[in-house]
Amino acid sequence: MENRVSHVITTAEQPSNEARLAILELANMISVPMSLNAVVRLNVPDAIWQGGSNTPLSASAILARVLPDGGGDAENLQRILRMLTSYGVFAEHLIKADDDGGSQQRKFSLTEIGKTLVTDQNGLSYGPYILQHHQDVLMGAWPMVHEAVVDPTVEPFVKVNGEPAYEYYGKKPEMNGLMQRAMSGVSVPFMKAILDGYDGFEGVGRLVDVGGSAGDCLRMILQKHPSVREGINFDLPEVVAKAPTIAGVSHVGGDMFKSIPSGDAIFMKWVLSTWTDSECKLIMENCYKALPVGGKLIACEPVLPTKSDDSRRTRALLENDIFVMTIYRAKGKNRTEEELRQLGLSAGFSHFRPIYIDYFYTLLEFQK
Ligand SMILES: C[S@@+](CC[C@H](N)C(=O)[O-])C[C@H]1O[C@@H](n2cnc3c(N)ncnc32)[C@H](O)[C@@H]1O
Repeated sequence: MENRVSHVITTAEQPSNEARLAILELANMISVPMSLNAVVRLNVPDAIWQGGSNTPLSASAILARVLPDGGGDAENLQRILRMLTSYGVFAEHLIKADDDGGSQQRKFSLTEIGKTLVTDQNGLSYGPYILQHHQDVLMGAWPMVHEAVVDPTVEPFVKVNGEPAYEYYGKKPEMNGLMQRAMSGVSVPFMKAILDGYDGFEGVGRLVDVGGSAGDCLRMILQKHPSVREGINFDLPEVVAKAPTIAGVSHVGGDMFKSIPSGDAIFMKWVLSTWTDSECKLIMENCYKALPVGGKLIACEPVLPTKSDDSRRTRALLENDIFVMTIYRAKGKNRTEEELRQLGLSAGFSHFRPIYIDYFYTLLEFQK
């Protein structure tokens, strides 16, 4: 009897209204990314944008554009648009209807956030990144996040799909293609932002991009800095096989854990966070070997703040950290500045300089 009593959980107070609301919001949070995925799948942002007009449209007018052959349920589309309006993706316009019954029509346009999902003249947007994250094989890993705590030797993606994510993508050309489009969509706006504020490519003749995917970063660096005569886009063989031809860039297939082509400097964006500390050390040692004395490894990574808070930046970085843990490596991670500095030191780099230009990625110079 006494034992049973000791297991009864007592709470000192009733949770406040605010706390009950907050936990219900969190419990229903899956509606947000899945609705975002739905509007990208349905091409809603492009349908509203229509060459830049961004004219507010009703859900039925949007539906007529995304399903030109007819059909579909405008009310359900409106429910999705309303919810995403509350997350700042769409702006809602309540417009008095022409009849004199006092009824209002609800119309939607794109906000600054929504515009990131519009396909640009180069076919890029943040849409493929959203689609890439919500493919069935990735989604299957999410109910297993707790397993990364119980057994961190095997990431949830592997538990569900039997092999690591990059190997899995490598066997599915459509997944590799989506991954490349996702990376291009995220990297091109980032590169535009940093190339104006960073001068570290000056004096570099031959630049190697490790894990360069479709080669967008190199293309943009070469355009901005003509003194960089030669770019080597180094990635897995099945990835570079699909990369487009870029003037001044050679695509080289290989494995960064074995060796990395030599260059005056190495660029490496969004690679370290998907690997464990010992794997990062190996990649960075291979970078070190490929550089001359004084040469720089210029990495770009999401860098965690030391203190947790509820800012959009901290949340974006911490949410991405759990994505890495679930999909790529249970012990791959977004790291703090100090953790990255220590990794560089362990691989032999004597100098380290973090440069904060972008909100999400930090530029990290490691000098040999
Ligand atoms: C998160 S993506 C980043 C792509 C690109 N740097 C960007 O930021 O847009 C990581 C890249 O690392 C590549 N990669 C994974 N394993 C690799 C390996 N063993 N050797 C070389 N590249 C690898 C992937 O194919 C992928 O293109």
